[in-house]
Amino acid sequence: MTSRVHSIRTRIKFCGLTREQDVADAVAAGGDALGFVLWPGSRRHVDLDRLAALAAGVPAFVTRVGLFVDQPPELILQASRYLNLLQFHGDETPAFCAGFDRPWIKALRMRDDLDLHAAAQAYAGAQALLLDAYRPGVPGGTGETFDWSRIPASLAKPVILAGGLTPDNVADAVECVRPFAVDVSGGVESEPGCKDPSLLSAFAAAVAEADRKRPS
Ligand SMILES: O=C(O)c1ccccc1N[C@@H]1O[C@H](COP(=O)(O)O)[C@@H](O)[C@H]1O
Repeated sequence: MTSRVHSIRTRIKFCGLTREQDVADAVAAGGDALGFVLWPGSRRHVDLDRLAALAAGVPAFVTRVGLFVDQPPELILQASRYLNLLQFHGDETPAFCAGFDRPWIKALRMRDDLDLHAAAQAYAGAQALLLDAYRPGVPGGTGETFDWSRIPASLAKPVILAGGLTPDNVADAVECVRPFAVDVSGGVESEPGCKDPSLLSAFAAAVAEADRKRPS
């Protein structure tokens, strides 16, 4: 087992962007990665045309991430041309995730019986594991936190912490978990799919402040 990857600063992924202005605001706030939800069940869903338009506004060095939930390979292949990274948020197998000629991350919902070490081994090809709250019947984007102390200090994959993060709780999350990255959707919105520029900036500022305080 390897130690968890640490970095001089905590990366930020802003997820669930649907509007050009939100893309611009998320980049201006300092987002390292922007997420686009291709799953039609989400209130933040974007279709391929919308994805193409939004992706065109993302500058170099900011990662374009596509979020999928147990979707057909054809759709994922079509979307991939606008994406740098695939986020699988359903029950996709490791072999399925690896089938698209793109780097990928696997979202895991923190059910009580989830064995994170076993999952890290099973999804060995993932660039990171994204840990999200578990609510039965809902694949993600619940706006709920989970017990961060369940995340082991040592894991074979970088951790992206998600689930109910906000400008008010993200500093505690960074201090407690020391993840490679944090991921937020609902906590920086005025309504589902509409990001609030002041919340985006407040979130990034809280992460930066937590990074400044943490021991090296
Ligand atoms: O945002 C959604 O609608 C969504 C739908 C299906 C799966 C995942 C979804 N969102 C992702 O869930 C986590 C946590 O979101 P939140 O911050 O608690 O709102 C994050 O990765 C979202 O991108």
